[in-house]
Amino acid sequence: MTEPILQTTNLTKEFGKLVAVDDVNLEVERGEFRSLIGPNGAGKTTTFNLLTGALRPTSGTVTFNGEDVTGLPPHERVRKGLGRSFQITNIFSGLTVRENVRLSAQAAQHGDFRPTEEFLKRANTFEEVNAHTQRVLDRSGLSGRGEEVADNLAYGDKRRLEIAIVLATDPDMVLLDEPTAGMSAEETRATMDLIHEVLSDRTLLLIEHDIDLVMRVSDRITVLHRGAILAEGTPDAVSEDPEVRRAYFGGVEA
Ligand SMILES: Nc1ncnc2c1ncn2[C@@H]1O[C@H](COP(=O)(O)OP(=O)(O)OP(=O)(O)O)[C@@H](O)[C@H]1O
Repeated sequence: MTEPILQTTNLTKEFGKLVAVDDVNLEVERGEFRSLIGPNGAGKTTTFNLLTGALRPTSGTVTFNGEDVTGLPPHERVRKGLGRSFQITNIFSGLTVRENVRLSAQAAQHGDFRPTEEFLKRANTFEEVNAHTQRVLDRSGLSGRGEEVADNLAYGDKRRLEIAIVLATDPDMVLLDEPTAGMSAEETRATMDLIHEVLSDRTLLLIEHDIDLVMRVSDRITVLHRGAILAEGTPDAVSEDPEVRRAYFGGVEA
């Protein structure tokens, strides 16, 4: 078996007496579309935060691309290729689409927005970043929108820009935290299509509470319940698992 791109070992997060994430051993294979689901309070957001580095675990480790990243802050993980979806508030609304994408590319390369001495010494850097920015705009379907101010974009193009900002960090894997929260059925479908269109060659981990949505899009699903993994498998296998049905639907057979 090939080495998983992302692995957690005995990952645990306690908040006082509450064990929000309880000894989770998760392995995500390179290239797969994995979803992490679970009822309210199952520990999805806490797990997401442990993977991005926003939270430190009480115990256990996170390994990415064969490297222990447990102690690394979020921006270091992004630089190592563990991207995460940004909410719309991460768009700089007064800047153009191109400037937003370029800033993201630069931040991922250099860790901050200030040109360092080393950065200035590399004569090709600006050209490289500009070329990379253009590739990302093309790939995201925004090549005709580069000079538009982000705030003036239509809803669908704002979503494209969010994905472009993630893509600009050149991630091997993207963590998506409820990317369709608050959307209508039609917007949800369009956003999932967009994720497939733009990010299909990356490993994806979607954190989601909408079980119908994950059934449609995932290669494999991991079900969390009370902080622990309850079940794991293909959408068909998971949907037929009696324990999942009990946890998810409160014993009501759908
Ligand atoms: N900072 C915190 N301090 C104390 N308890 C917390 C904290 N964050 C989360 N919890 C608790 O940890 C448990 C897991 O919460 P988490 O938000 O990870 O679940 P979730 O699966 O994302 O739920 P939801 O679908 O409702 O967002 C819950 O009981 C929650 O109240």
